[in-house]
Amino acid sequence: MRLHPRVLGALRELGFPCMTPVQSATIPLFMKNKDVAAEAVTGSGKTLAFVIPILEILLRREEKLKRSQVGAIIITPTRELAIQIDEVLSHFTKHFPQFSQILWIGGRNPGEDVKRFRRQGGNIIVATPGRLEDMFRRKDEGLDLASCVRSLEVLVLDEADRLLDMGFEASMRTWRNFLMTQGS
Ligand SMILES: Nc1ncnc2c1ncn2[C@@H]1O[C@H](COP(=O)(O)OP(=O)(O)OP(=O)(O)O)[C@@H](O)[C@H]1O
Repeated sequence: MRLHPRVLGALRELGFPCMTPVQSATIPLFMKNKDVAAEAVTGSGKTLAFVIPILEILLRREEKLKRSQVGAIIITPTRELAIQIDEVLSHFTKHFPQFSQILWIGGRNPGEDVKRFRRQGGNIIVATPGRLEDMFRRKDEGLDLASCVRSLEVLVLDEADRLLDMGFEASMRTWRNFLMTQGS
């Protein structure tokens, strides 16, 4: 599979010469814009299985994303997981300054999250589900997230079973339907 040279460079920095099984099973499908559902044990490398395709898919877009256009959202059930994913993603996005990335998690001031998005944008959002929903209701504060996600290409539901257990089934259905109407 041909990956962008800077993605390969970031992988080399990590010292990963080959893919783990979950990565080699899912990344090629992801890159063909297929819907992918993966189940694999902890520590099997699921994070890179979606981080790499997100970057590759966004890099292949014909039209460059503007600062406020959201190209990918990763939803994960806990703040700790969101922070970990954000760190892994940063390792790659530091090689792609054209992409802005933002972390939205509970326990922080939502007003600050809105300001940060307005200031620096968020082409790739890593979020916990409650905070993401909250951000959709902040139009009065100058964040029209429903418009920003019209450019969405990739939606990742990390640990989808836990998101369901947490009661986000209706939201997950809404996000999925939204993507289907976008044709992504
Ligand atoms: N191709 C690879 N080669 C070697 N190590 C890798 C590779 N991909 C990921 N890793 C490393 O394996 C470890 C586990 O990866 P990761 O956290 O993505 O697993 P996971 O399946 O998402 O785990 P969890 O279920 O805990 O979220 C990390 O330290 C990661 O850096």
